[in-house]
Amino acid sequence: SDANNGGTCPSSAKNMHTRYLLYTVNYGEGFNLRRDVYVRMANLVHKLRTERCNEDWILVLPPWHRIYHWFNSRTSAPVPWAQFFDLESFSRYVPVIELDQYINETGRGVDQVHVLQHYAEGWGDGWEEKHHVRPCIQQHEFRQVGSVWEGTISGRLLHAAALDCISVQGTSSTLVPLVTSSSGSSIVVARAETVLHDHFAGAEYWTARRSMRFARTLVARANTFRIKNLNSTDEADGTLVPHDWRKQTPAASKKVKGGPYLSVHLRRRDFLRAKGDELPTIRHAAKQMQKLLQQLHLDTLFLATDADQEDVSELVTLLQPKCRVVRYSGGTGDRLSDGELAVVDQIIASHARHFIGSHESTFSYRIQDEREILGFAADSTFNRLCGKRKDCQQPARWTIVY
Ligand SMILES: C[C@@H]1O[C@H](OP(=O)(O)OP(=O)(O)OC[C@H]2O[C@@H](n3cnc4c(=O)[nH]c(N)nc43)[C@H](O)[C@@H]2O)[C@@H](O)[C@H](O)[C@@H]1O
Repeated sequence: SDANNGGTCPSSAKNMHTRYLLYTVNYGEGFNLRRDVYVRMANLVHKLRTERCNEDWILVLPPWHRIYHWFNSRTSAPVPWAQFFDLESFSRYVPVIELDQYINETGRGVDQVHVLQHYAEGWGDGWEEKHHVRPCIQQHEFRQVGSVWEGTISGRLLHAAALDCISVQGTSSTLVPLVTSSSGSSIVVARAETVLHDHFAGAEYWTARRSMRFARTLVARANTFRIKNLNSTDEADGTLVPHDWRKQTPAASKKVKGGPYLSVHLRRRDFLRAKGDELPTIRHAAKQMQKLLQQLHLDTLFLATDADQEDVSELVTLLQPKCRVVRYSGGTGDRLSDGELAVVDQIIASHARHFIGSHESTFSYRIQDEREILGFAADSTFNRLCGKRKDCQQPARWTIVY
């Protein structure tokens, strides 16, 4: 792989010891928070590669399995990351392999599992980074069978030689001494979402985030749809990016205009319960969209949503005839999975002239990241639909740094 190692290791380090970092995320977390946990783990592996030159750390990706929101894919077999992402691109930051490849190459054994948890007694006075071996305080995937631990992660059975529970308060870097404390080749960090980012929206965050390109087949689908339905191409919109993300520079993204449409991410379903008054009624959502379309002199709206058909029909009726509402439904012929549909929606939404999302939705956040990477002006990106409060607070502007 041509993953960099921070430039601090001699290029021909001898006797490299291959080490694998596997990780898991809490069952209930959705697609786009899981993507965020990937960035934390990629930053950790990058740090390990920079600090420990004679160790060739490889990040092992847990397949997508029984994702809570993927109603149509609930009974499907675990899905590899390559269905959604371009792993060649990932590997330009840190080497990655799928869990199934790990199993094929090394078997189902791992040396050590660290189950992350919070401190039973809470945070205490003030924040300090720390971690300690503690009694396990929550359920985890592994159980002791004779002298080994057996557990199923993302639908795949693994055997671990040792397991402990670690109370941790800190960032992905806090885990460096932990994962290097044993000499085993493969370490599992379970419940990896327990640690925070080292520097959220710092340069290292953005480097890992930029490496997270979508699978080319899905990008191609989104592009074909943009041409046919939205009069939008990368050439015309100024959104062409170099094939290798490492070649992208802030200066290269000055001419970004975006396609001639407004894109909206309207999150519904379980979010209505979770965020209540922060989400608009359909009528209020339509009003906000109409106002924006008028301000932007646009008559086309791309709608990304998990709303039911009834809500969508109501919205479309309210917006017509002045506005054309366009949705992606997977094209003809082969049926896309819930995850693939989500990705294509995100790609199309991120290429619009203007974007407005839903309050604190990680699905909206990832579209905002994507637009930062493409080089859009912050005003066109960090926007949300208001709920009950008409002058609601707009999203924080986590702008890109190189
Ligand atoms: C209430 C919380 O909400 C959090 O969701 P939130 O941040 O919006 O972000 P996600 O977890 O990505 O969204 C949940 C899922 O809903 C579907 N979905 C949402 N919006 C769209 C859309 O516009 N188009 C398509 N195709 N699919 C959509 C999609 O399957 C996605 O994986 C969850 O992660 C938490 O677990 C929790 O449930």
